[in-house]
Amino acid sequence: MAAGALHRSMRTIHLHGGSNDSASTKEFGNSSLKFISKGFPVDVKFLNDKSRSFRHCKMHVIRAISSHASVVDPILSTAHVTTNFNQNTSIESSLILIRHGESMWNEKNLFTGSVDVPLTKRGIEEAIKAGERINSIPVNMIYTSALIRAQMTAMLAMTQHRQKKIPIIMHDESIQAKEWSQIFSEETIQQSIPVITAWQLNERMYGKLQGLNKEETVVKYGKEKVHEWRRSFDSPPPNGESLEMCSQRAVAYFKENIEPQLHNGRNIMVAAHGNSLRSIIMYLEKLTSQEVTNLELSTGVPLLYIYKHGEFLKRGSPVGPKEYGVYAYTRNLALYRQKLDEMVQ
Ligand SMILES: O=C(O)[C@H](O)COP(=O)(O)O
Repeated sequence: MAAGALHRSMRTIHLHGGSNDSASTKEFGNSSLKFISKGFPVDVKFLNDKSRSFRHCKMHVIRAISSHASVVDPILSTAHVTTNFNQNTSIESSLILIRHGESMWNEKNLFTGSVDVPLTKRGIEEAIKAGERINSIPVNMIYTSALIRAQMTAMLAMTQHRQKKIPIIMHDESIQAKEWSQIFSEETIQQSIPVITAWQLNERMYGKLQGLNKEETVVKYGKEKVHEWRRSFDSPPPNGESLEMCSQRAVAYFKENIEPQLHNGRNIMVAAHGNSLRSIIMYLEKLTSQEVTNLELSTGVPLLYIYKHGEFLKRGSPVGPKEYGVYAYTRNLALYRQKLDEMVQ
């Protein structure tokens, strides 16, 4: 199965069920249909829609799943509209958020924003430490920004993970990129974790502050003004993005691409940036624009949320040396960790 299929199969095929085919809802009731396509769950949701006959769509799914690298991308296919299906709400999935480790411009105290700088040695150590802290929490998919400091953090953290799966950055920026990055071994795919990079998760663009020293900027513009640019919700830096503008892309991407995966029971890691994550946390924790001004994220410290019944429950972030004492493991997470323990015995 192609790597592209690795990417695809972690998604969901949605089908239009014809209104004259009541079988669609009767036959499949109120749950989605699951195909296992070469070891990967492919959810198929049936929709009541007059535009397509159910049988036509079902053939489309069977053909798509049974074929090989030329599997039609369900997301690009015409049938991909989600309905308000009454889903199995007992699904619980975990969401790990990590701000990248210290970057070379963090070390020099420069405004970084969308400038693409790598981690420092300390930032690399922070990323590895982050991996140790979350090494017993399941990860099925990883999302990072298009910037190297976030991607390095995700890959370094996963070197410490006990499930020993290999993160693979998905390349679907062109048909050739998809074809040239194909993987032709089932077993290898099983041992892989798709990493999706998205510019929407990039750090807020700091405009004319990018490259300036933060202390010198305070001297020049005053503490109040710089704090307002850095932490307020709706005051943008000169020619830059406010947090609100950043959230309009980061939170929109999260809702459209990441939340459906959590809803389907996939465990997700998001490695991103101080402000793109602040905007996402504002959404997860329903913070007001006043509350979010006090929200600070340290570099390389993972936060854990549990997604259940469409809600996000914060389960802690490590402050002490021992991560077990910090994250509030759910029963499922404790069982998962126990399975990992048994595997090494
Ligand atoms: O972009 C930067 O400079 C940092 O990643 C975040 O900067 P801030 O803490 O000033 O928002």
